[in-house]
Amino acid sequence: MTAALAVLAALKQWSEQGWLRRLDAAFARFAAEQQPDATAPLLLAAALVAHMEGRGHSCVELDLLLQDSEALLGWKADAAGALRQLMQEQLPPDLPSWLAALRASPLVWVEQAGDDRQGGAEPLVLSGSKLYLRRMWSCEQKVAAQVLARVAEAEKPQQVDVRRWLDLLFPEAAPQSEVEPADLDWQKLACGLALNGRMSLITGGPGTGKTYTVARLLALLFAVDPEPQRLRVGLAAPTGKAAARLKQAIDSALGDLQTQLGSNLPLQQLATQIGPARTLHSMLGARPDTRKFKADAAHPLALDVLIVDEASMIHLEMMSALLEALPAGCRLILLGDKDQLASVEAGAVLGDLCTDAELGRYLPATAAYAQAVTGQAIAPEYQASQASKLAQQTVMLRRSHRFGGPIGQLALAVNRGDARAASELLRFGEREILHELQPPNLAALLRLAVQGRPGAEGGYRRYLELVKQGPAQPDAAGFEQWVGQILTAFERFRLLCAVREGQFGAIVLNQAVEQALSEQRLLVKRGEWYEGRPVMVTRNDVSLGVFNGDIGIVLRPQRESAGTEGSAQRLRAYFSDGAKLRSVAVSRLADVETAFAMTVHKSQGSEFEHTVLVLPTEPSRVLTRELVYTGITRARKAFTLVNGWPPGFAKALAQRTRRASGLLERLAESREQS
Ligand SMILES: Nc1ncnc2c1ncn2[C@@H]1O[C@H](COP(=O)(O)OP(=O)(O)OP(=O)(O)O)[C@@H](O)[C@H]1O
Repeated sequence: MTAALAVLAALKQWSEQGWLRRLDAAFARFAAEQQPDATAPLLLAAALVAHMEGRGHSCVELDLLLQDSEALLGWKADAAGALRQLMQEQLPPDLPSWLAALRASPLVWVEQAGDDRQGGAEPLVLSGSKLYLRRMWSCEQKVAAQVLARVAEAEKPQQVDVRRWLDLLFPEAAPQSEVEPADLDWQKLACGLALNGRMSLITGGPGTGKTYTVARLLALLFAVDPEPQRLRVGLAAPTGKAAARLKQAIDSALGDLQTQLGSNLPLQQLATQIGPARTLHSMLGARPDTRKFKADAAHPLALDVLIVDEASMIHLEMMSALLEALPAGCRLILLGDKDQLASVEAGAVLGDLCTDAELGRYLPATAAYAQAVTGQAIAPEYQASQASKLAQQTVMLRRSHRFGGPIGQLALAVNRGDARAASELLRFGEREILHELQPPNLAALLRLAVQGRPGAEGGYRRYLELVKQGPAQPDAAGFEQWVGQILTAFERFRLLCAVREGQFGAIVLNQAVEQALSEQRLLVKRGEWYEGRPVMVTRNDVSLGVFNGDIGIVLRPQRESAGTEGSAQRLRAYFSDGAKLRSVAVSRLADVETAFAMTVHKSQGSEFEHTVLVLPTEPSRVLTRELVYTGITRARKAFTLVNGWPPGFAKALAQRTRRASGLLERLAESREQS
């Protein structure tokens, strides 16, 4: 058997064993059909690049694959052993031979530095020792080019005016004195810098005031615009829930600001120009069965300012589509927490874009501008003589206004990777707020799901009791109010799992919780669809207006809720759509899962009063610091850890998520000497 055939046979076997997706092996077979003399490195690399894309990586780093395939892929021992053996027996041991084999293939376009040509129909692209699927490469290139173009076009606003407005908007920011410099007000700095360009990034943990800041930025934009009544402002987020939260938070912050600003600015009136917050999918005009959007470079969005929240959830393809659809003159402001898990789909765009955020890396020119418009000096440790233009448009907010307490301390310890401090907080901290379930068995976990725990009572019992009670008033308004209350009550508590499979995975726990709630007679499960079933949409369905991650509750519609026996077909799933409700007949909902237990990934953009983070009973490569941090920061008032495998917590904190991408290198081209 030739080496190429041996690779195809191994890939077939691995996909049957579930180590690879069938799609990954099929992609290698497709390559073999297109190029009958395809070499072994090409076929293996093709399958692995597809596999890694499915795991969130934009490319495969071939040098790392050859150095240590186990570390790169993180496969279990048997899979890793089989790959090692195949590589030893059938593939060249050195990178130059791999690169030569790939370069020689008609299926691979080779990117050359300084050459803008894009190639044609080759499905793979080699850039240095990184191998991409063409689609990913093209998105990465577009994102880098768009970001560089946006940060290059820095505007120089009227500084006197800006200073006056910033002082009005941030009256509490203490003026600095030489003797005792006050802490820098990063929020004020973020507003000042954002005014200075067509793209800016505001990152920070939960409660650090990203929305508070951006509301002030909006006020500032209205205030300094010569025609504020013509400023077109858009709000968006990756999920419906995050979009609704953004709109609510901005409206409430602008309301407070109007009081603060008084007659200086008719903010409330100007704010009516801000449209509803939308999901990125709906704003860009997702179309069924295609990756293309209605809005693109030829049909740009009609906006002057776009604020996008929860930007850590934006994947590479979406970011590329978003940047392409923005008119050159539109200001883009991305808000997000760079330390959270990256998007489910490939890319870690916010993380890559915020690479300098912690250090600041402000050039002297930026520091001088900041001093002029904010009246504050940037401390030398946050300055640099060489830095990217993007860093000049990025601010990390560092003080939490909501999370000063134990949950905030726990999140900080986790972010530092300090497992000992985090465990001590969980074991000996304020028990009402932080708790670790000991011993972590299923029975105790189910009790927690049904009724909560001391200090955080409730669990799923609360919302199910509301479902049972029915609406207080029989009319349409009463029904809507009741559904709204149910949706809000459901958002108070959630089980978040690190993994889907296994004893403590979302699939098993969903069934176990359903069963436990049935035994308590809190729900009556007559089939797949039942009243009170919480569902999460797993796939965008533009025609139904439901999007991946939307959470709804199944209920009997109003005309039938007063005790009429209807068939399950008549049940509808109710979703909140900002202040409004949206409902879909359950018979039309094909891609949904029960949502008593959901993965941490899917919980991004949501917060719950009491969040329970369930870590698996065995080692898993998804256990990372970012995952634990994201899980903890979903908790508003109480947090409980259920750690199924004792070393799992510390191991997770020691493990960082690393996503292969070439975005940073492409952006680094913007480094400039001051
Ligand atoms: N400088 C400030 N002074 C007073 N209150 C503030 C300040 N900054 C933020 N807050 C308050 O702190 C709370 C959290 O702020 P905000 O919601 O803007 O944070 P966030 O970073 O957007 O949080 P999340 O990531 O959870 O969306 C809000 O109640 C806000 O009014």
